[in-house]
Amino acid sequence: MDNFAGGTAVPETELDAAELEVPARILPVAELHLHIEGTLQPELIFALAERNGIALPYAGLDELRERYEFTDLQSFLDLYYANMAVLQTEQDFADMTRAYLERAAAAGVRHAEIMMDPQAHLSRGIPLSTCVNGVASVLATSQEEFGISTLLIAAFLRDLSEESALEVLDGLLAMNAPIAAIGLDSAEVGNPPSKFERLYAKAREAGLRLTAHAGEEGPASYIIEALDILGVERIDHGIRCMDDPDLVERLVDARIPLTVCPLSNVRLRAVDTLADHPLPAMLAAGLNVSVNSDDPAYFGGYVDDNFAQLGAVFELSDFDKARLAANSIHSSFASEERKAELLDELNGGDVAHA
Ligand SMILES: Nc1ncnc2[nH]cnc12
Ligand SMILES: [Zn+2]
Repeated sequence: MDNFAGGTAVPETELDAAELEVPARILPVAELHLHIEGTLQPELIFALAERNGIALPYAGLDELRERYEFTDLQSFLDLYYANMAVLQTEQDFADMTRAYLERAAAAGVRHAEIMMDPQAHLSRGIPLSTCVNGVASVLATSQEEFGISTLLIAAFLRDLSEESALEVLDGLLAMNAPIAAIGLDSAEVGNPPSKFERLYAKAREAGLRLTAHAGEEGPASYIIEALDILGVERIDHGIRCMDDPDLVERLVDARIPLTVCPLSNVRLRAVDTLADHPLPAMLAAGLNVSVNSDDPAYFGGYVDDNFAQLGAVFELSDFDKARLAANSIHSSFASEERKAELLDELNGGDVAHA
């Protein structure tokens, strides 16, 4: 498969193949939709459980892996929240973050905007300072250590109350937590963006950037609410916009970024198979889409795996791949200077430019 293999010549003979094989080029990308708790690999879950003396309800790795069959978003969230029990200390949060960055660097990620779910830890008795400082301690040196610039997004659980979210945002602001943005995640249907109008107003006043999950399982109208009521700059997922042609036109005209997560959508049954995924149609419509991994430890892959599987099913051109990479960089909350560096790196290679 020629995923990311922009410079690979088509060989005419077996001899040529050996001589002409050009190593596949991994495109530099920004990962904009990534839940750090969704990067907890089964091996790390067991290692942290042992370190913290926590008894897991699985006899071993295989039994845990057998649970990674999801019927919808909620069936995944149940396991995702349960497995967080192993995260107890700053060191645990730091180890999880370090493992993600190491793997992401190999996937071509050069900038990552990392969501974390503080309420999912507070509800287990883990203080804000433990989860925030543990993750942030690794992000502080991510560029030097891994070549990945990073920023942190505090995501709020939409199945909890707005009061709870406001209280946690207050706590984050009071401790001067190094967050650049807020997001909205967890069980979507029945928890529309409009429920969080005051939260987003407060975050905007505090100078934070704004994003929200919308249109993953929920209807296109949730995307409209996120734009009009919350004032978000970016939509996480957003695939259900394809049900509403007027909304598609609006998103195209305004260049609203949609952080799409193809393997996640397949594993959570938002689409039947990867071949049914709307990404090619979204690209063809002119939408500002990027490819992201969401919860890579649970959904069978990191950003490079998402691109590889898309490439296996859809024959994305080098131009499409470069466009997806450029969209991710343009849509990030990175400084203009960092975006320019990343675009230079992208354009320096031999894949067609966006
Ligand atoms: N795909 C997803 N949708 C909503 N909330 C999430 N939390 C972690 N992954 C999520
Ligand atoms: Zn997500």
